[in-house]
Amino acid sequence: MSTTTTTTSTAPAEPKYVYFSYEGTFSGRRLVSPSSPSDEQSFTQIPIVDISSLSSPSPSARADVAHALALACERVGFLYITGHGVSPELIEETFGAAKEYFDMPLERKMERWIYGSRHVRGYEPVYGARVDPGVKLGDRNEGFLLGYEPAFDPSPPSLTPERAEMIGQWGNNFPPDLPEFRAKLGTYHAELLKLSRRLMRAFGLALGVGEGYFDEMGQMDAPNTAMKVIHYPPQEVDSADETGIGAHTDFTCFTLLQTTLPGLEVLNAGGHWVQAPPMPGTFIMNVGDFLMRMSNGRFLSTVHRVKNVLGEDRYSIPFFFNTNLDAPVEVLKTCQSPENPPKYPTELVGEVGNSS
Ligand SMILES: O=C(O)CCC(=O)C(=O)O
Ligand SMILES: [Fe+2]
Repeated sequence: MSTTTTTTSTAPAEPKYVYFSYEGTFSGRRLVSPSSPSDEQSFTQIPIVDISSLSSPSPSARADVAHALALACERVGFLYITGHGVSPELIEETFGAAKEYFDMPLERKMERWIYGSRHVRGYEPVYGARVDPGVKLGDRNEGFLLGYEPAFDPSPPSLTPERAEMIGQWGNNFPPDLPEFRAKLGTYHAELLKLSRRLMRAFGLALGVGEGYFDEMGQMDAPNTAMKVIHYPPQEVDSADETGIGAHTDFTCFTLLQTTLPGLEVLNAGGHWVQAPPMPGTFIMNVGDFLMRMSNGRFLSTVHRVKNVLGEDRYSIPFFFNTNLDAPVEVLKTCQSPENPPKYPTELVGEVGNSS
């Protein structure tokens, strides 16, 4: 297990985005708080963590990986992981299926429009979202969003009829005449789910509740995952009116990302955007709001955005891991004390964001 760092460059500071603080609301814009430590106090590089020893029979080898993950999550909130075991062919094939899908005429894709589906699954056209309300035209990307279904789980849960119904209500919105597209995305989902459960066990270790915690508490047998394939057509100019995806944090425990081109930028606490280009053989991983809350703010859910100004089409596949819909997002007992009381309320995964 080794930890190294990549060489990246930073753009000039943009004070407008100095720091987004988490205010416990999902739909509202994150507040900007006037905090501008120097880059040295924050980060200028994205760390790399080799996670291959997570499958080692040696508890101390697994604990070493958990420790390296925790350091990266505390200091940066973003990291590259190597030794993940997902085959490059599978990633290539999934990008192939995504490109074929996006090449279809707009009317065909709009038949499965995301806002025509009860649970916001399916196709979202270019400018269909404006993640950062400060960007006039919105996000210059089109995407297809899917979520958990037991068929995409390598260890499908045995569900009570009530839970089966709860999960079943969140149906996917695949075009019925493209079975290959569904099958390929499902295969990728299954593989990423296996990896995510392994990572969640490492986070249990890192946060002091133990590797078996989330399994034993029954919090990730039918997890509320989401996965998206995204196409970013090139931006004509580096305009303030549009962006690839506006500045945001992820509404997840963590996200595992593949991309075909640079363009992802990560905000440090000094107000500088640090580049996170793709690195062969790795996943880009980032902490989301849920793991930040569970760790009582010890892990950073770092603001990021995408600008595709290289003149080429960019594709990405984020896999968003969350625990079960009915699992609590709660500050873990090991992450609180009388001196460090919980900073966040306890809510169920399925409730967070619905109450605000
Ligand atoms: O496409 C990317 O590089 C990042 C996408 C992203 O941040 C998201 O979908 O939440
Ligand atoms: Fe994101």
